[in-house]
Amino acid sequence: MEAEGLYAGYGRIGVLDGVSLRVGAGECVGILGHNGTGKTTLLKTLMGLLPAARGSIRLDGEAIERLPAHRRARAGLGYVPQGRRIFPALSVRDNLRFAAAAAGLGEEAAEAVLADFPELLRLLDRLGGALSGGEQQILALARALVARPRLLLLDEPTEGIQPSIVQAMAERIGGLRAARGLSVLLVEQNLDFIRALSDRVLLIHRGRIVRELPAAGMEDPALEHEFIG
Ligand SMILES: Nc1ncnc2c1ncn2[C@@H]1O[C@H](COP(=O)(O)OP(=O)(O)OP(=O)(O)O)[C@@H](O)[C@H]1O
Repeated sequence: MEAEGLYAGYGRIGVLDGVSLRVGAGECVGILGHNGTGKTTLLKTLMGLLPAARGSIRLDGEAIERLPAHRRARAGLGYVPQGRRIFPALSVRDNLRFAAAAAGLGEEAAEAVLADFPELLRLLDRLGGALSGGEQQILALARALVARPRLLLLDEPTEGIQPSIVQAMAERIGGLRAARGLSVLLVEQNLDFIRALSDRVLLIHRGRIVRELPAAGMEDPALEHEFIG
């Protein structure tokens, strides 16, 4: 995916101030930045949940910036929103079925994704709202993968999950990435998590990408102070 000169915001409030970035096939690119600096706005704009006032977005060379979100999903973009947004009053099974139907796929797509998420099998009849934070995150990941995206946009997947399973979550996403040849654009505040998964990291400040670091450059303790929280 290639985005060039994206501007977006809410009403007259500008948030993205000319963001350009590229995620290569199979690559994981991390995005770090303070609260309120535009990370969620960037993912929403890429997904088509917020219109870009200016700029272009290409997926495999195809211009997608004018497509509505469901068409971008069909073109190969998957999205796990901040806070996960699963349906609390629907069972795990129905959350997955809903995702399949929304993608224009049959129930077999919801069944198929379970091969990669065996821990959901025993939870299929449980309501989404009754799951732990970690289980909800797994469900949100599974739901996003029902439509077999090629690029996954992940917004703070470690938020609200127990520290003890953060490492397991990183391994999980890494494993899915390798097994499915997935590309990932990852917004995170957890440095260890972003380090474990990302090939390189973009630093965003006031709606602009201000620096790019190779994952190895993330050891700098000043980063934490400068770009997180
Ligand atoms: N629906 C909205 N209406 C108006 N302003 C908004 C809306 N959503 C976000 N903003 C503002 O846009 C700016 C960027 O928000 P955004 O959610 O993209 O930040 P973020 O970097 O993802 O932060 P966080 O880590 O807190 O989620 C903030 O100043 C925020 O207050």
